[in-house]
Amino acid sequence: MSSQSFIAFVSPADSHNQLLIDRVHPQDWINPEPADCYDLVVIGAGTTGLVVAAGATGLGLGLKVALIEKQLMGGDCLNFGCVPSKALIRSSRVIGELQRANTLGIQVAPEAIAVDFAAVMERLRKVRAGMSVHDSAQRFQALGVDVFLGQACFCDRNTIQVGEATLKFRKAVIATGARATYPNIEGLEASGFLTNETVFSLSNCPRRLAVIGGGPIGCELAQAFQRLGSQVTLFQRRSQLLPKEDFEAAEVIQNQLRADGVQVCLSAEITRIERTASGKLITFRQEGRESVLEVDEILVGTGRSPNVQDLNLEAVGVDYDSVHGVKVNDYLQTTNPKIYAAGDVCSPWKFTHAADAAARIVIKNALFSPFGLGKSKVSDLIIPRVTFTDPEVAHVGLSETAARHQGIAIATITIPLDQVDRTVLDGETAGFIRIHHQPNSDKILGATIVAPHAGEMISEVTTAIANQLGMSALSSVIHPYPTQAEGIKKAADNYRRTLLTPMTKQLLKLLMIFSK
Ligand SMILES: Cc1cc2nc3c(=O)[nH]c(=O)nc-3n(C[C@H](O)[C@H](O)[C@H](O)COP(=O)(O)OP(=O)(O)OC[C@H]3O[C@@H](n4cnc5c(N)ncnc54)[C@H](O)[C@@H]3O)c2cc1C
Ligand SMILES: NC(=O)c1ccc[n+]([C@@H]2O[C@H](COP(=O)([O-])OP(=O)(O)OC[C@H]3O[C@@H](n4cnc5c(N)ncnc54)[C@H](O)[C@@H]3O)[C@@H](O)[C@H]2O)c1
Repeated sequence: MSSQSFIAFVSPADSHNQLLIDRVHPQDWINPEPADCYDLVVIGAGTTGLVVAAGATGLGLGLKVALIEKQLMGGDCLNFGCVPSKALIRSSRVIGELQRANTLGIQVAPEAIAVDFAAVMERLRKVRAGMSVHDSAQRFQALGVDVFLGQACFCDRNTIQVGEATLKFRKAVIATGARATYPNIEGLEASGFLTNETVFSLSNCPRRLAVIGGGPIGCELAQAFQRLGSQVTLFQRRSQLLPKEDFEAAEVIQNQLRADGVQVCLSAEITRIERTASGKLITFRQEGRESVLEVDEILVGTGRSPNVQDLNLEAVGVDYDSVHGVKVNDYLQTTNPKIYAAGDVCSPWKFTHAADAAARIVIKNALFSPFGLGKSKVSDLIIPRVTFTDPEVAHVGLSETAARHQGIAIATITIPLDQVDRTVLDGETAGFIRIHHQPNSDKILGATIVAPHAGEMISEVTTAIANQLGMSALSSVIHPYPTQAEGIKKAADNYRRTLLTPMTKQLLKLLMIFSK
């Protein structure tokens, strides 16, 4: 693809996108002369590839490392994922605040709220371009990484082809990520639709937007676009939004989306889409009834497909399938022990922080585990997740459903946010803090938090789980008053109260008597 078409890919061709391209796919980039043999060749310069390459060269051990990127360095997170979506969500949160300002005694007439959508998107592009310096080709070159721009493909067990260059490797890492998958709906392709790769290039807010898919992408962007001015209809095939989350957590989000004005269609099956003179006509079935809805744009967020095609993986004995991606063991080794894979191309946890953690495992296992000694395992990772709706939904560890499926007994403590002083003061009581622990033990097994900044709060529970700190330890930590995180302490205090048996009460009474 020419540099010109990359500009088109992250349109509009303004100074922000030009800066982005100058950093993550410079037009005048000349690939280096390949080294005789690389210690490590990394395919894909998204979060995974960048962390592996920077980590391996950053140690200053003189390792020869090559990084290959066919499109934009920074991958999904910088260009089409976390960064642009969270920049957009920031603007939409302001609208949310303004819309409920009257509950706080501040009168804001709805007609006084004016969204300058073009300015919102320009801010997104500016912020993204600014952050791109960290992922730039120039930065990685300066770190000592040989950066090759072009599509990589394995030739044989020791060589990778990129453009005219043939790179010899001792070890290789597949970090090619994933792309939007879209459902097989009659007329969808012909009618045209947006995905995460195109939606952040919009300059005009679609007046009527259909979002297909009620996962993290669908829920985050449905709420953001509704608040920024679209009339959004969210189609979810399942009976619950965010089906990987606790049912009550999803219910809070569903209620909030409806309060925002999103038409939430659950258990909906879209059967046909047609282009009309005035838009796109969606025919769908819900509860046995067929309905039609006309919209201006359709955004698809129905999951991801791993990028395993065109890599010639057969030639190097790397097993894969098109749904789960590259097959890896617990050490992130593929079926060819000299080739590793990490990130969205092989992981069920498709998050930037999971990609980062996996990349660190690859560096250790591929380069610093002689004879397989001291290797790290993916199964040891404790991976939290956050969906950045308003309120946010954060989770770590076991959920009730997972515990049931695995036959693990759990005890659960839930603190509704209307019992937390700070959320009461802030008028933000939709949500809860829920911690699962081992019955008759203070060992924490998992937690779900639904709160305005649940993403900031979940790390306390993650730290506790990762360091085998139990509910008693959380209860003994002093939390500043009034903060939302105090709800975590409240849950832990509730646990400690369950320890007050008639016997311990008797004991306390005795202590009281002798303390007089
Ligand atoms: C809309 C959206 C919002 C998201 N929000 C969040 C969030 O808030 N928090 C979070 O943790 N995660 C979020 N994610 C997920 C996160 O973006 C991904 O988990 C992360 O980017 C995965 O990194 P990766 O390096 O494995 O893959 P990618 O980022 O996909 O990078 C892979 C790279 O490999 C390149 N490549 C592919 N094939 C080849 C080839 N043959 N040769 C050379 N290069 C190749 C691609 O061009 C790409 O640049 C979001 C994702 C989306 C889509
Ligand atoms: N905040 C974050 O960390 C964040 C944000 C966005 C994306 N992501 C990552 O990206 C991944 C992909 O997100 P996603 O939301 O596309 O995928 P997803 O697989 O999590 O959710 C897709 C949803 O679409 C629904 N669906 C599928 N086909 C449908 C159809 N024909 N009609 C209606 N609904 C349909 C499914 O029931 C499912 O709930 C996530 O799993 C996550 O790992 C993370």
